[in-house]
Amino acid sequence: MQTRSTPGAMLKAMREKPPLVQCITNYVAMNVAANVLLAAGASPAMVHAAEEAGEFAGLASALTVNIGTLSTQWIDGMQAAAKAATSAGKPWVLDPVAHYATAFRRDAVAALLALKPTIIRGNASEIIALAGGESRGQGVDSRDPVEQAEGSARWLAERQQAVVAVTGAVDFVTDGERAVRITGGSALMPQVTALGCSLTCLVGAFAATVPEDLFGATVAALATFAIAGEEAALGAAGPGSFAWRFLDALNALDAETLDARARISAA
Ligand SMILES: Nc1ncnc2c1ncn2[C@@H]1O[C@H](COP(=O)(O)OP(=O)(O)O)[C@@H](O)[C@H]1O
Ligand SMILES: Cc1ncsc1CCOP(=O)(O)O
Ligand SMILES: [Mg+2]
Repeated sequence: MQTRSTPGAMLKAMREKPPLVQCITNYVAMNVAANVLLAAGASPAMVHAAEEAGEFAGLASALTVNIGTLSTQWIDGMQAAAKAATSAGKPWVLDPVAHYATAFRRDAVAALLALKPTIIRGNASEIIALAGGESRGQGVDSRDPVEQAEGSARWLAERQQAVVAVTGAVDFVTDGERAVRITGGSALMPQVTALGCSLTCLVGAFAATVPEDLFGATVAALATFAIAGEEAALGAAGPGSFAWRFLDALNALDAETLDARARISAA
């Protein structure tokens, strides 16, 4: 992996100076994602109102924008925050939840892409459709394997000049030149709602910590989820106990364990 620092070193740096991350996320994910960021060692703030989202982006070290439960007022807030983050040179992450489902979502995502997200994180169905491909997605859950989204992700990364992360059983990250696959996690993860949305917020937290290495930051966030997910699955009886075990595992994960266990390979 060609990054300046290891995932563990980035996790340690994040905990030493918890970054303020503005998360514009959906109603389903707000509480889950805030707890995920706190457990990992970052400081979340769910601030989306059009009246203040742009101003708040000036205070935060990174922004994440998720269209999961969209409404017109929220779009204004998303755009104001994205413009403020871009003009301040701060990283911002787009999560295009089910953007293929309706014209309202498609238009919102097109406008957000024009505001140049520095990182895009989605599941395979979302990334395939974002690149104009034939996706089998309908709702918020993926119906396509990550392998089939790799070409779409490379194309999108080049076109948007952004880091693109596709998540699923094996994650894939590319900046258009470099590409890696990350293995780990658990089949219970897609059984718990909003873990993908929470991961998007965690990508924002790592990006805030190492804004000079957005590729490495994205890989580190995904590797953190992969190892915490594996650990949580060990004692989980199902999605319910997995959810709380995942928060505990995330909180207990240390830099050395992350670096020793992360499985990241060039793609
Ligand atoms: N079958 C699986 N096995 C292991 N990890 C998975 C699996 N499916 C999803 N994950 C993990 O779950 C997290 C959320 O990804 P995903 O389910 O793709 O997002 P979304 O919720 O946006 O669809 C990621 O960390 C991903 O690696
Ligand atoms: C169920 C649902 N409906 C609208 S947003 C949302 C949450 C989606 O979360 P994730 O993409 O992390 O599975
Ligand atoms: Mg999602």
